[in-house]
Amino acid sequence: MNDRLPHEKGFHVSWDQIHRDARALAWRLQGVAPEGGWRAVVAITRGGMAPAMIVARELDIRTVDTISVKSYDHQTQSEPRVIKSPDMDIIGDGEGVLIVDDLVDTGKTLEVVRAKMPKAHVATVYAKPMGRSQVNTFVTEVSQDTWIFFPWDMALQYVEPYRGT
Ligand SMILES: O=P(O)(O)OC[C@H]1O[C@H](OP(=O)(O)OP(=O)(O)O)[C@H](O)[C@@H]1O
Ligand SMILES: O=c1[nH]c(=O)c2nc[nH]c2[nH]1
Ligand SMILES: [Mg+2]
Repeated sequence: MNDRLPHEKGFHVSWDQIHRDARALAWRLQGVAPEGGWRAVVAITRGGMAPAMIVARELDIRTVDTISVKSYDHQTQSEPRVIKSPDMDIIGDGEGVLIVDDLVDTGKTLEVVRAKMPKAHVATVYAKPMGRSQVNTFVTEVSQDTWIFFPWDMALQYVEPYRGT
């Protein structure tokens, strides 16, 4: 890992893996759906968009909106700000609505989002311990000192063999 990072470990997720894990999330969400099913999905941009699309596809939810919260500049966190809200005429207080994000870390992003839609069900693919209480359903927990690398932030590249010549 790059030594400017405060995180001890890296958890590198491929497209295949995020697809699999987002499907596992959809499966869990189906199990806790209200009668008649979830009525809408709100993706937290940008990281929540890919998992939200997969969840919406698996659960056949056609109403999909976004909320944009900016809190990180690379790996430095500042106070989260809502830059774009969903259509509140449709979302209301969040009853029957799924909020989807790729991960929860400190939980600060979700705190802001939940305040806008207090009755929504919050789902993330990955969760770190500090933010776990902000999430209703998630798939995989990683330790707080792990940085999760998503496929949209990575590229295939050459690596040196373990044993040099
Ligand atoms: O629980 P927290 O400590 O608030 O952090 C979690 C949030 O941070 C990342 O988004 P980011 O703000 O980096 O924006 P992005 O999704 O556009 O990459 C991630 O996708 C979550 O939304
Ligand atoms: O790509 C990311 N990986 C992480 O582990 C993380 N935590 C907050 N924001 C994050 N973004
Ligand atoms: Mg995000």
